[in-house]
Amino acid sequence: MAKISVLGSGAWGTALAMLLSDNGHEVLLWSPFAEHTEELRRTRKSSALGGLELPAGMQFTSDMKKAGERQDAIVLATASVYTRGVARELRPYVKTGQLLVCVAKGIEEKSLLFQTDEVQEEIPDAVVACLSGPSHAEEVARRLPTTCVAGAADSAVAEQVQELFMNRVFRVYTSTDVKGIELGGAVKNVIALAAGIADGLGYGDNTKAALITRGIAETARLGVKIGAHWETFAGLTGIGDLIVTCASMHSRNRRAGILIGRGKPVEEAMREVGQVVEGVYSAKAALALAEREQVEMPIVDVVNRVLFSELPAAEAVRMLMERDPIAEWNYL
Ligand SMILES: NC(=O)c1ccc[n+]([C@@H]2O[C@H](COP(=O)([O-])OP(=O)(O)OC[C@H]3O[C@@H](n4cnc5c(N)ncnc54)[C@H](O)[C@@H]3O)[C@@H](O)[C@H]2O)c1
Ligand SMILES: O=P(O)(O)OC[C@H](O)CO
Repeated sequence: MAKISVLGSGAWGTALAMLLSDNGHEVLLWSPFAEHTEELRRTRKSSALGGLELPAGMQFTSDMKKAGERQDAIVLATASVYTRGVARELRPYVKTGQLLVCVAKGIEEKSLLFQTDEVQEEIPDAVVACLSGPSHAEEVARRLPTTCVAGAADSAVAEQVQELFMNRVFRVYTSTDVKGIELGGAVKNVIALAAGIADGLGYGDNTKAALITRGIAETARLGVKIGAHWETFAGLTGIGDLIVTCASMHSRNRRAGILIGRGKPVEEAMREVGQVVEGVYSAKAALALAEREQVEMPIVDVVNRVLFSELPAAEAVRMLMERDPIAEWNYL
């Protein structure tokens, strides 16, 4: 069995730490906040997961040296805006060839890099993979059947990650299309904001289906342009994750969108949700990436205007509906 540390004791880091513990691994859960580590040690319950009990063997720390040294794998599970900083803090402690698994979903606003690229830039000697898919932490922590994809440029590395995480209720596929996986994971949060906004405006299932389907179309269009495979967007980390995020009330992005659609200012909606709303952080970066690649992303565009330019939500939907008539697919 492996020694694994999970960096980030939010909902996702904790759910994955539980899963890895279930798989018999020796798990160390790191939090940047000493008082949170103390609370986890004392209560052995996760406030990020509604007070769920944590497995007996799980250990806790706020010491990066302990979390970084002598680990077989390290999972980076903080909110995406902290990934680079955490990787930088981790760098002095990891060995050459250290396996790092990125599970946050986001695009860095300044560099337009995905999570694995940011981490590789900070720790060039590490072997960096990702794990993504339709996977609400609340359900993974309750051991409800879930599927994900382990991604790495080297398929042997993806298989190594698959082996660490897979069990009877958590099925893991492998892929070498890391770009496709990470783009799908980041953009689906922006589209889920749009789906939530439509819900908040009182629109129906037709509108939701339109946003999901056209949302994956524009994501795939950008993906293919940056060298990802079209098929990835028809898979778990593409349409799969988009469906679960747009449809589930577990989704923080969808819930924030509902509040915005009902007229709440963005900051207030984020505060009310209380946990990370990644779509707000990835929206500008997704649009900037699309502009750089000269790819049209109408849904991402109007979400940006609603979030940052005070465009009324109903007006955003009108703008999408009144775009020039076009063919559904451009087969060229
Ligand atoms: N919750 C889910 O169901 C789920 C599922 C798959 C992927 N994800 C992704 O995982 C990532 C983390 O999500 P979450 O649900 O755990 O969020 P969360 O809001 O529950 O937790 C926030 C995370 O950020 C970390 N953090 C907060 N302030 C920090 C700081 N100053 N420095 C370093 N780290 C800090 C916390 O330790 C914690 O790990 C996100 O990118 C999210 O999209 C979440
Ligand atoms: O709660 P959300 O909207 O951040 O979504 C969580 C996961 O990414 C779903 O796969």
